Amino acid sequence: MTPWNDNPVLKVEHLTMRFGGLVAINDLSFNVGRGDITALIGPNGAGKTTVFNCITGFYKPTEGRLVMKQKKGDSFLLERMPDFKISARAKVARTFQNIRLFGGMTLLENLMVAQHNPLMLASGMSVAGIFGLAGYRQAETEAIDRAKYWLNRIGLIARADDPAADLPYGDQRRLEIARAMCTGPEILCLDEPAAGLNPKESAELNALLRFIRDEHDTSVLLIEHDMSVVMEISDHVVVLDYGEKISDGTPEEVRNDPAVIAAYLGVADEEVEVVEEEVGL
Ligand SMILES: Nc1ncnc2c1ncn2[C@@H]1O[C@H](COP(=O)(O)OP(=O)(O)OP(=O)(O)O)[C@@H](O)[C@H]1O
Repeated sequence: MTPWNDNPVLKVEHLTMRFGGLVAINDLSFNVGRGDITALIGPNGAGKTTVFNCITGFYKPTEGRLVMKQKKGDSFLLERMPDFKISARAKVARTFQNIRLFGGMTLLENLMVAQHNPLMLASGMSVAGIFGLAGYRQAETEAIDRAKYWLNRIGLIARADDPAADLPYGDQRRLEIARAMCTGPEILCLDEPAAGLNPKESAELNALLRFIRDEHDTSVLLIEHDMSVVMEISDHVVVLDYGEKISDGTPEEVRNDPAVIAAYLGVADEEVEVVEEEVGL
């Protein structure tokens, strides 16, 4: 019962990332199931962000392959591509631990910037845009429609013309995800999307991620420390510790895996029961 191995959208194969003498990721392999929400979890410093940085082209892995297969069958070796092609051609989008919106721009403008590439192409690198030719006007209308669609989805259409910096924190988080969705990704990589959210904002985030998976046929890979979010929305959980995979399965399977409990408690596997008793788990 490992459906993520049947037709994965991304195969991480023997990934290793060294920084000088430090081995941040060591021979890591796992699959991201097509149409799944996959969570990458692990204690601080386990290597989760490094995996994201390899997938999205910020780092070139020391060893290993990252094989992305799109719905229509096109395959890409992400470790061989520059980061702008990973987002534009392979269709991998990402958000960061810290919010990176353009605070002085309106919500609508933030979502339009995300569609800069197709708009530039439609403009013939500006000529068609300057003269307002039909092909460009159509691309621009589509981009605005897409931006409005996502603003509606996240319940912020009424604030389309407000500066993004004026939004409460939870709304800014969802606006970032909407911006990533405007690029039409096949995989959406989210680095700690629930960090700093209150319970109501967390519930809104969960609903948005389920909607993206179910209605937009987009696979989601997320790093998350909030276990309630991980357990509630993930189809598949991969657990890292010191750059190695220590568990891989359904939320229920990893929750009960002694190796995972040991890693989070910071003790050896065989000491788990003793420590659990001591702390009243
Ligand atoms: N650019 C870099 N240069 C040197 N070491 C790095 C670099 N990036 C990450 N590391 C190291 O790699 C290891 C894994 O870090 P990483 O940020 O991937 O962990 P993480 O699981 O995302 O942690 P956290 O949950 O705290 O965000 C750490 O020891 C970190 O110091």
